Amino acid sequence: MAEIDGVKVVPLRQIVDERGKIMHMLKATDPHFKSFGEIYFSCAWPGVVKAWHIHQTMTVNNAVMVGRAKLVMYDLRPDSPTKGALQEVFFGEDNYVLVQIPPGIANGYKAYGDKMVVMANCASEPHRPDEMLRLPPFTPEIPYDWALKHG
Ligand SMILES: Cc1cn([C@H]2C[C@H](O)[C@@H](COP(=O)(O)OP(=O)(O)O[C@H]3O[C@@H](C)C(=O)[C@@H](O)[C@H]3O)O2)c(=O)[nH]c1=O
Repeated sequence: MAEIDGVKVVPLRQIVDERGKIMHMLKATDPHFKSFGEIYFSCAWPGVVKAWHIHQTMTVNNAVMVGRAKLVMYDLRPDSPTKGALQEVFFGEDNYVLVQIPPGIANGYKAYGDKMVVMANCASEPHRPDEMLRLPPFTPEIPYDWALKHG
């Protein structure tokens, strides 16, 4: 599957000891840091699809603290070199990474595994409902099938 121009997938450090661990996410000194607006946590039960969201000005920074999720992005930007590309990232407990999504890219996720997913968005600006466009998860405007692909 393609990589979308401007999307960054950044490995994150976990510092483990016998008490538990520290999970890094985003620092103001990181080269990919834009600005801080708000951090919130989107949670979903296994099997749930939360999509599609299209931010107009917000840069999204997602990482999954608990559980496992499939993040899917679709490039809707008219002037993008990767317009029409789809990108999937499987992240969370098996793959602890930060995914940075520039504005104009439809994004959404499906929770899988055996527990409620807790996904952070360390957003570049505070949430404003009118800044975000929505499309239904199964819209024909986005050529993506959310179903589990057996093989
Ligand atoms: C995101 C957000 C939602 N809300 C409210 C609006 C609504 O009544 C309720 C649920 O909102 P949503 O349906 O947007 O929640 P949700 O579908 O969980 O939103 C998430 O979707 C995925 C695709 C992402 O990428 C996340 O960053 C986040 O936007 O919570 C806030 O008050 N503040 C917020 O920061």
